Amino acid sequence: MLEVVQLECRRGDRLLFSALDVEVGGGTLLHVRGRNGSGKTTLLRALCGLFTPERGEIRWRGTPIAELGDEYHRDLLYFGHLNGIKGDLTGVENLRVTTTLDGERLDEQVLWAALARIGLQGFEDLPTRMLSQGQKKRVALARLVLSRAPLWVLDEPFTALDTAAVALLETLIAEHVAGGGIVVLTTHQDVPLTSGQVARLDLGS
Ligand SMILES: Nc1ncnc2c1ncn2[C@@H]1O[C@H](COP(=O)(O)OP(=O)(O)OP(=O)(O)O)[C@@H](O)[C@H]1O
Repeated sequence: MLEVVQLECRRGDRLLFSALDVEVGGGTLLHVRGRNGSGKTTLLRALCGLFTPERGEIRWRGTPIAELGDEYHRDLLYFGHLNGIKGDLTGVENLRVTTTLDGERLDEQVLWAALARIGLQGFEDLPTRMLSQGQKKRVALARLVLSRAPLWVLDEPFTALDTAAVALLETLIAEHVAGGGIVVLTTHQDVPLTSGQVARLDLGS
């Protein structure tokens, strides 16, 4: 269970939101909505412990995330605006780095299979700077194929993806939610998010 309790976030002297209460249980997708600048990314960063709110608390399984530290980060997969991939490394090497940082040692063939699942057959061992924007995004999304983290926080994950990749990502999200995981995401795209239980949070309305 992820809980947001009386959260208040500001940027400079601008109040983005206050007294925000949200509870997200296992098997739920929370779609955070709102106009540009309403604070969606700020909220997602706060959920990951990357932004300190003015007031309130975020709890994971009943404990404030500030007290959990690494224990929380092992349970969390954050997919931010930047792909976080290194252009000089191949897709396989990038995936090796991110999974190792997540504390997993996976066989080479598992990494290749993840890249194949995400539609990158034939591009696995090219430096990722040679890939298109959508292909780079797919390399980053291959982490989701391998992730064991119960909580996924995804900021605009559908941007730059073609129709096939959007469908694939929807499937990965649906599988994660069906397995009892939690997904918190933002998207401005008109993507049918029908996996499991879907909750919606509107900011700035
Ligand atoms: N580093 C920063 N310093 C100061 N203000 C910032 C900073 N980052 C964001 N802001 C401001 O905070 C507000 C909320 O930004 P945020 O990125 O959370 O919005 P958003 O809802 O995700 O927007 P979008 O839909 O455009 O991605 C914006 O007005 C933005 O200008």
